[in-house]
Amino acid sequence: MSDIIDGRAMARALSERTAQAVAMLKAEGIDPTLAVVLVGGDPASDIYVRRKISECRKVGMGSIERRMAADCGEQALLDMIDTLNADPAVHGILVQLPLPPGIDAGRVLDRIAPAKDVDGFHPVNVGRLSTGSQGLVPCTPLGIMMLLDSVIDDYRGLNVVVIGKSNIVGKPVAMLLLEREATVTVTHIETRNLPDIARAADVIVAAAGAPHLVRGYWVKPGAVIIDVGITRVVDHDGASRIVGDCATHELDHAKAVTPVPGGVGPMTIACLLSNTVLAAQRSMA
Ligand SMILES: NC(=O)C1=CN([C@@H]2O[C@H](COP(=O)(O)OP(=O)(O)OC[C@H]3O[C@@H](n4cnc5c(N)ncnc54)[C@H](OP(=O)(O)O)[C@@H]3O)[C@@H](O)[C@H]2O)C=CC1
Ligand SMILES: Nc1nc(=O)c2c([nH]1)NC[C@@H]1CN(c3ccc(C(=O)N[C@@H](CCC(=O)O)C(=O)O)cc3)C=[N+]21
Ligand SMILES: [Mg+2]
Repeated sequence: MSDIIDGRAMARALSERTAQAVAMLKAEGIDPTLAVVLVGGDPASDIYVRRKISECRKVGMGSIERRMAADCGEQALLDMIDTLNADPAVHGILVQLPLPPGIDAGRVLDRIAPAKDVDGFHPVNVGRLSTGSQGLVPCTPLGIMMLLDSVIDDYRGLNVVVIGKSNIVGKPVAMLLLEREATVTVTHIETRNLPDIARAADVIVAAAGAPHLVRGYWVKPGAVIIDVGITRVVDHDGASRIVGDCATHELDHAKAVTPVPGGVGPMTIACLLSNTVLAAQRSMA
């Protein structure tokens, strides 16, 4: 049997450290606060935003929720970001993605002050990540590295295959792995012979959003598998649940796997809180 990496327990441990850091900041008169902006009424986004706000409360962190209509227009959203950028009581800003059609996500993310960009999506932070220095790092990749660190001490020379090349998961996690001197292959929809490429991997990070894409025969015995994918499916009995990108029941020969739910997802939110504390700490300096 492969080990199941417990993302919920690791997220809880990280959030306990965050709660201590929040308490220390408060003692110094700083009330670390995250602003979450949701545009439109997408039900999945609504659930995520509510979860983020409730996790802020649990660690004693302040939160501000700003909801805007899907048809609010790009300028109104940019104005809202300017206001949050200028507000000294706000330390982190997150604009929930995806944005409704008609709003240019690139322009919106460019507007967030890099020092408050706790998602790490602003070009300044993307640049800092790719040169290996001191920016804010995207939450999901940061969480993935912590999960991997629980089973791997030395990444040097390991073959890592990242499935998916998005700006929010695939590309930034590849950068973090390169920084540790892994040999990183980033794959996508046009990649040829993906099963063969995957079979050479010591570590697979599956972030395609394709349920059960990674099959048992894709995985070398002893490989470590991080399942980032989240796809909501409805069972024959009408119940809704989420599934990952890996056929986990075929992965008994792996060394360790992350579950869905309870793997990368909880770590993403815990890292969002820790990034907000980091932004608040840096705002003092
Ligand atoms: N647990 C968490 O905290 C988070 C989970 N997610 C989940 O992770 C998944 C990926 O998210 P995100 O990166 O935003 O998604 P995107 O849709 O932006 O990117 C998906 C990537 O996977 C590639 N891809 C899609 N299908 C296949 C396939 N069959 N074979 C090979 N490559 C494929 C795409 O290729 P191409 O570029 O060529 O189209 C693309 O590069 C989603 O399920 C999302 O819900 C996302 C963020 C956080
Ligand atoms: N600006 C922005 N930043 C993001 O980080 C961002 C975003 N937009 N848009 C959507 C994606 C997705 N994402 C998740 C966060 C937590 C879980 C999570 O907590 N998952 C739990 C529960 C899932 C469930 O039960 O629905 C789990 O996997 O166990 C999942 C997915 C952040 N994203
Ligand atoms: Mg894409």
